Amino acid sequence: MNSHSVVDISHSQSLAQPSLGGEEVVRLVDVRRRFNQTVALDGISLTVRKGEILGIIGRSGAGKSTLIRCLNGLERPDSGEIVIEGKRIDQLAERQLQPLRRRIGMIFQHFNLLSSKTVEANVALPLKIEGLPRSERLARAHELLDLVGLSDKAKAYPAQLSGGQKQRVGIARALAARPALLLSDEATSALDPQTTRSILALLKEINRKLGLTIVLITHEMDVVRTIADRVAVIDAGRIVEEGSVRSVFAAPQQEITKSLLSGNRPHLPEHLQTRLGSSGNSLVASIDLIGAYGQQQFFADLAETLAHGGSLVQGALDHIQGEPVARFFITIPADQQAILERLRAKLHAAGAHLEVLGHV
Ligand SMILES: Nc1ncnc2c1ncn2[C@@H]1O[C@H](COP(=O)(O)OP(=O)(O)OP(=O)(O)O)[C@@H](O)[C@H]1O
Repeated sequence: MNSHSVVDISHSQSLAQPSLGGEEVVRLVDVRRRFNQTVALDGISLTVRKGEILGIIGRSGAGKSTLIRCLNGLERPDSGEIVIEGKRIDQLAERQLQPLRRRIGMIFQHFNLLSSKTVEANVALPLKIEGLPRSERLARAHELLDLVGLSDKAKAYPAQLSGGQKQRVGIARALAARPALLLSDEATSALDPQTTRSILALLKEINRKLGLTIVLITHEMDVVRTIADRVAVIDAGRIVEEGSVRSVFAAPQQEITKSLLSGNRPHLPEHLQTRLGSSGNSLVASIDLIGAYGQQQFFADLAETLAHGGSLVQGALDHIQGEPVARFFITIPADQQAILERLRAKLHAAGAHLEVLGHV
């Protein structure tokens, strides 16, 4: 959790889940791809609906780039189906792929701008390839530069821009041909945290304004947390966990997800972690909370439990997609286990989770 806060949560409203009933923009069915002995994609099935932002996260070598290359037709799977806007693309010849690629915009970690061309020419390039007249290309380029906040840089060259500005040009260029899908390949990995935030805010704004569907691959959980509606965790070419950002961040199931999230969630302090065992005078427990659970009620129940000689040792309350998500660690004398069980039952009834981690 990054912005730890124990602040006013009483007025927070649950945000509606993104509509899952919209039309499918992307459907992958059991997609497999290997390179000699290396299995890069080991049966990926995935659906992305219109207007959704899906974050695909995984460690280096997990298969993210291969997946994104399959999505834009640069890589052909060995088997499985790739359907974009209802059309299967995995069997198409290069020539047939061309018009479909225009339905997919792409932004990259290193921006991939042409250094010899001005900003407006870079943005207009996909339209030149499409054969649009010059005046129309420039009008569209200026419209897009306005959208990304770079109207004053139309005549500049990429070398005259900051990293964040270059990525804004990259985004404008990716949108030029009015794509149905925007693929983002580590688009903020080369940017500092503040610039990353501004680029993610821009992508979110474009998603809202244009209803654009976005698939982004990243190794940074913070990126997913900031912008995505849904997250898929990829490991060794498989999707090992998938769900709303809120539910995966609040209660990750797989070890790989927990490890990817380790910098974003409070952990048990080292001095307790190292002493944790099966016997000792105190019990150590974690509490995971998502949603309101009458916040005051939770703190009242917690205080009542801790009054029996327990203590709150670590924790934070955060908001993900506007909803409170909290994780706390407590200790309580081992002979007060019945009190702890009472709290566990109350939490359980409220959809929260208490786990006894061991003794110290
Ligand atoms: N063209 C290729 N030839 C041989 N092996 C490949 C090729 N492309 C990918 N691989 C292998 O497939 C696996 C998945 O690679 P991929 O690049 O998709 O992972 P990734 O999650 O994008 O990693 P990173 O975050 O480091 O870019 C890796 O073991 C990689 O070495």
